[in-house]
Amino acid sequence: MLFVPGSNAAWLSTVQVYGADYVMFDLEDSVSVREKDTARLLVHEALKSPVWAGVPVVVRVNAINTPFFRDDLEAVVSAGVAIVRLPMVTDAQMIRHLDAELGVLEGKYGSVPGTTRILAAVESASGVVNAVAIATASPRMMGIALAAYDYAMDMHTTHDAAADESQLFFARCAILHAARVAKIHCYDVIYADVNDTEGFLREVAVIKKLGFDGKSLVNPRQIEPLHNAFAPTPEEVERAHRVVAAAVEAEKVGMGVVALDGKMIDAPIIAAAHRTIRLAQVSGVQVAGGVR
Ligand SMILES: CC(C)(COP(=O)(O)OP(=O)(O)OC[C@H]1O[C@@H](n2cnc3c(N)ncnc32)[C@H](O)[C@@H]1OP(=O)(O)O)[C@@H](O)C(=O)NCCC(=O)NCCSC(=O)C[C@@](O)(CC(=O)O)C(=O)O
Ligand SMILES: [Mg+2]
Repeated sequence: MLFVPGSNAAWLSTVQVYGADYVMFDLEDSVSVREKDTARLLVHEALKSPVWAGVPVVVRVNAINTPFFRDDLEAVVSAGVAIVRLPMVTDAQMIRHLDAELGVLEGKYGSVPGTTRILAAVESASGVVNAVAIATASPRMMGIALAAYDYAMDMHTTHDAAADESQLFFARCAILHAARVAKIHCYDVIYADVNDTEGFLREVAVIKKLGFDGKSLVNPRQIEPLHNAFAPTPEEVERAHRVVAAAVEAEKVGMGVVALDGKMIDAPIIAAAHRTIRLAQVSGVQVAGGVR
């Protein structure tokens, strides 16, 4: 999910070429107070461009307790935004408030009620502690994201992913559990040093293993390495197909558990193999004999 500063007209008009899964037009911290009105107008116009017809675009509005929130929301809902990312979410009440405001604006602008989705960004101790309540606060919720820089400040520490990421471990686990309870997506923090691909990939390996669905990005150069790292390897796909084939054979003879290459295979391992195959399909992973 690639952040694009809403005040940058050139980037708003070229960002579709980079192949991010989601683009996220930003009205919050990448836009200076002087540029808030211009950015809101630019994002409103960009959302209406035929380039984005049928593509689910995310907009990060300013936080609920700012003087910009109400105008931001009206500008993006009136232009048909698909997903609103709400920053600085500390509790479920904020999500319920956004849900109600969206309902009113959908009515005003003739959108189908309930179709605008919410992505909550947790950037504080309160947000992390209330993550389950936040993630389950509305049927509009499509995801929850962690924001490291504001969170680190709230925790009286600093964030430098390249140096050490242990200070994020609790928050990452908390929002992941909340996302899984709510059955929504979970997005990891940005990696600010866009030239440090090695450090970026180290962090990506950690979040992939924890179970994140993706990551907020700040630069198009981070998209391909992230996609490659999240795609299963051809060897993993090959093995997944063999696991599924072994499971089919086992079922034919009425066995719930079998061995493949000396390793036990049972229901969760078979389910994981199906997931690997689905991921390979969406990632276009090649295996021997072509794309499977
Ligand atoms: C990072 C850098 C300065 C590097 O500049 P560089 O000059 O090195 O970029 P280059 O690599 O040279 O660019 C190569 C080509 O891509 C174009 N291009 C670059 N970036 C593009 C882009 N984003 N969208 C479209 N196009 C882009 C560029 O125009 C060029 O095009 P071309 O000339 O044609 O080749 C730049 O990327 C940038 O400003 N990024 C956006 C930063 C941003 O949005 N921050 C706010 C979100 S974080 C936050 O708020 C904290 C948070 O809240 C987080 C949370 O909530 O999760 C928390 O608390 O933690
Ligand atoms: Mg922030």
